[in-house]
Amino acid sequence: MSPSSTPTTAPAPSSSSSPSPVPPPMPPPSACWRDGQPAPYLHIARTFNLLEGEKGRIKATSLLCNMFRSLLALSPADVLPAVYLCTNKIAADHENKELNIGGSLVTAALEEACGTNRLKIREMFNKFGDLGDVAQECRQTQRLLAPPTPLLIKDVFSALQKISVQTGSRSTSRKKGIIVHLMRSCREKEMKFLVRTLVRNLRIGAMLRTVLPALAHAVAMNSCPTLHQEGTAENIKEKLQVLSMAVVEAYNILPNLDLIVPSLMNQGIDFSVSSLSMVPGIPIKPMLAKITNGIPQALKLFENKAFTCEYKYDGQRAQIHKLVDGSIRVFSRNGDESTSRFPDLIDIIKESSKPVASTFIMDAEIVGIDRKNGYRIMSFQELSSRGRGGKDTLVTSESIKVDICIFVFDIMFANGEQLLGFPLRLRRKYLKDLFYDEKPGYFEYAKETTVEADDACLTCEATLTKINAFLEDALRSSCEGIMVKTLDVDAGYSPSKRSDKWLKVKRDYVEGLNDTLDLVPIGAWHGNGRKAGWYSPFLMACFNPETEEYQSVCRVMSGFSDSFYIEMKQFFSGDKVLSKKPPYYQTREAPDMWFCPQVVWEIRGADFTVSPVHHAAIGLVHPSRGISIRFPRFISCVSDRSPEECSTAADIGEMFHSQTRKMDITAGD
Ligand SMILES: Nc1ncnc2c1ncn2[C@@H]1O[C@H](COP(=O)(O)OP(=O)(O)OP(=O)(O)O)[C@@H](O)[C@H]1O
Repeated sequence: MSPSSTPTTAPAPSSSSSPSPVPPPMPPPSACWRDGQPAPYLHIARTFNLLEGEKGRIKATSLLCNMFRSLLALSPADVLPAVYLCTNKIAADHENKELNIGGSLVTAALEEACGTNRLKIREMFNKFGDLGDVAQECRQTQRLLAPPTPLLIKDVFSALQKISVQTGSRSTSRKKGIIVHLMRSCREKEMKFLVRTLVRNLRIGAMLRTVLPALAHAVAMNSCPTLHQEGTAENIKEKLQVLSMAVVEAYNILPNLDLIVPSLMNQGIDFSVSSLSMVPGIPIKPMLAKITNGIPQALKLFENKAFTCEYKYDGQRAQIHKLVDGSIRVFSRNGDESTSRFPDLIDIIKESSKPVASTFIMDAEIVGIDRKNGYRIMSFQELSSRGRGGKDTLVTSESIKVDICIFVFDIMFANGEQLLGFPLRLRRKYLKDLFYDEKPGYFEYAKETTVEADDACLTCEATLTKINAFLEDALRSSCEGIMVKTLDVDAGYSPSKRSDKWLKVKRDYVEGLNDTLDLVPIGAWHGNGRKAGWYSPFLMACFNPETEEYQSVCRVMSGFSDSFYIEMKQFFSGDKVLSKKPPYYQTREAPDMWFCPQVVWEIRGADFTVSPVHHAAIGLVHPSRGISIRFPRFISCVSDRSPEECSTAADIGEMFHSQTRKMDITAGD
């Protein structure tokens, strides 16, 4: 692009007359800046503002694509910070970087920057239910003597990074200073999105699954300006889809935007996932399992395919990495580092691995174990009583009260070689080549039994008996059930996918729901009788990542202890209580209080039912009704998931269908 001396906007998309699969979008009324100059934050804020009113993924992708095209053409250095801002991240997940900013700090900054007061902010918050909207209103009604210095994308991003490293005394006031400085420069709708970024709740429906494809489209269009003239609309659409999928797949094995974005920008339309490799030290997105309603359904799905059944241990998922420097690091299911929580794991892994194991990434379950009184696998709750290993709750070899055993079940990377495409039977061989024999109670392979292809059929009595006996053994050994996995055919490791290659069969399918749900309390009623003064029942919701809405699933009023009620009454107070239902809560319920989404609870019910009141999975099973669960009961708090990682609308739709299939199979019996 030739340097321009006049302010410019997004480059005009190609005006090809051939039909385009992604219609060249009209640029948003973009902020002006010069070629080669740093891009203004206004460019992002205007796009966010347009996105806020958009529900459809296609339109959202095209708006974001357009924004990225301008950045790629005029200020390529701002593309990476822009991707971070769009995905509401400040660093790769495994870096565990947090802003640690609460609503009260933002409120204090708002008071200073806009000359308003807490009471007024509180009143507005009750009206709008969103701190970003409140901040925008404050800014809009503020009289400015001089136009503010424009905010730049790179400055906003580096301010966030600066906030994340503030620690120690006076760190709150330093953070406030940075925020006030940013707020004083806000124009148009910048304030709304700046504040939403600070409170980690952007609400524009742009998740990584939308942002990365949008960037891929932008890169393809900018790196190949004649793309719209090449081939038919179908061809072009397919090209863009392949590129989008490659970027998302790359992110699943290497969830680090610092590596993916430059690589995509360099390779353009030729970007391929094979150009990037997994890196020990950067956790990959774990493979997930589908729920089944019992052994017959699993057998039906794996007919004529060799498969393995493994114990399903009830502990904590651990992705264990050995890095090039020989260090061992552990990551949780969400990609958070938990090495400091398990100092004993490091010793166990070091002792169990052979010298030949120079680097690896493997999948395992960490389970609490009582080695003193024989060999007893402990419950997940007992394991949870271990400290969390943060800087305030240091876990040392001396302070460990609950011992652990590592049950390894997969390997994805070994000695520089990526194993994702290898079938499980072969991956297991790699695994056993790197480690010595099991050391019971410390390092074990997940207990398994294999069914070869010839025996894999529903009518084979011996197979059914064998798996039933294995399931019973697993349950007697304090496991939750079994995992059933393909061994040879279609048996690769699919990061982040909940695929048919791994099935979970849990005890609970005989008792009620196949699985528990992880739900978020979004409201409550004032309790009566014995529960007067507490909240009861609570209104529970799932999350729909497509629309970024919480959809109610049920009221829950059993399974809580009195002390829990007291704790929750204190917890849900102040900023956590909203006086008005926010627009992103979908339900016909009208509780006495609305809560900000804060925590996740595990809930079990008897079965699923279609509901006119609750809106979970609305449109997936019934056009205007949602799904609810009958006889819900609180099981436990889920501490390792954020509200947006709770059960999704799609999970609930799938569970409802699974229940229907189960009834079909039973009726068929
Ligand atoms: N042999 C095994 N193979 C795979 N996973 C296992 C195994 N044993 C235990 N697990 C655990 O089971 C989990 C999956 O089942 P479960 O439904 O209990 O977990 P969830 O967190 O509710 O759901 P999910 O992880 O599927 O989203 C895995 O994430 C893993 O932590």
